[in-house]
Amino acid sequence: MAERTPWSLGNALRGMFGRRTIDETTWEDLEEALITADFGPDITEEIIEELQAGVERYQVTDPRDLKRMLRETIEERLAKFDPTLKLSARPAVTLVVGVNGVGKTTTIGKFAKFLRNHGMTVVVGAADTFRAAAVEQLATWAGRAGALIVRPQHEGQDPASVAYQTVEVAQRDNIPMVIIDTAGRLQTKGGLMDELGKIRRVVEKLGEVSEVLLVLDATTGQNGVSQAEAFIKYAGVTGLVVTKLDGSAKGGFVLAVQERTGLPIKLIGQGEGIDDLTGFTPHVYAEKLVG
Ligand SMILES: Nc1nc2c(ncn2[C@@H]2O[C@H](COP(=O)(O)OP(=O)(O)OP(=O)(O)O)[C@@H](O)[C@H]2O)c(=O)[nH]1
Repeated sequence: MAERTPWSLGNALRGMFGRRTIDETTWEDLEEALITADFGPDITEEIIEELQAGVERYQVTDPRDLKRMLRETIEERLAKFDPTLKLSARPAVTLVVGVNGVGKTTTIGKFAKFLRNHGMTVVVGAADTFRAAAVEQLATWAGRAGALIVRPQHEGQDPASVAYQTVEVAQRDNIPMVIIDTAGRLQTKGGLMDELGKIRRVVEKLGEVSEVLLVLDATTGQNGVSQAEAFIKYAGVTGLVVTKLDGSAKGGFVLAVQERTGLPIKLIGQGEGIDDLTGFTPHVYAEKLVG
């Protein structure tokens, strides 16, 4: 498992927790480890101050106790957000949005499989209509996941109409889960941002949108969040998916991104395979992060 969690602080903290007692170097090492893991300077400072206060109050000297305290602090902060997917509507419609290349299509394939594993029928809508290759890529993932797909009738068809047709199919055939792929876009393209709003409004003519998931690439870290801020502003995002954690040393990004956006992480992707997507459990994450 160690090689699958490069975002773990385990190695960075090993020397520190191997020492006999807590001293000034302990705090310097901890600060460096947290900054390197992309917690960001503010959260790093807050965590260290909280731990220093705890160490003083309880007269802690054993680094192993400090490790437990670090784990608890991180878990407590992660758990302030509710990671549950709200998919009780029928059909439950999930829109997936994000900048280019973050892993939207791959995530949709994995998410469809995740839902299929729970016994649900799934239809995906190829509302990324600008590139024929994008539709084909989604179709490949849908096939792997055992999901149905609604394709555009012609290249460049209005994405909102593909989304609408997908929900219509789900309603007609009693398919409980709908996932809509949208084209990757840069937030600077105002027209494309408006288009996301349009997709949402058009789908809402048929029923509610249950989730709008913003996909973020962990390897881009907090810079990636700046890129994605317009989605949060315009697309009514309800939750985050963090992908490529397997290729990232930025385990702290997960905490930073929740606090910075005020949005819960609902899914995490840790690989290119169809089963490499899991729900987000603060307790498990904190344990793997701190080791
Ligand atoms: N290692 C790793 N790679 C991933 C993960 N998720 C996606 N990828 C890879 O990231 C690349 C881009 O993924 P896509 O799903 O095509 O991204 P996209 O956001 O749909 O891209 P556009 O449609 O171009 O905007 C692919 O090579 C995926 O295999 C992950 O969790 N881990």
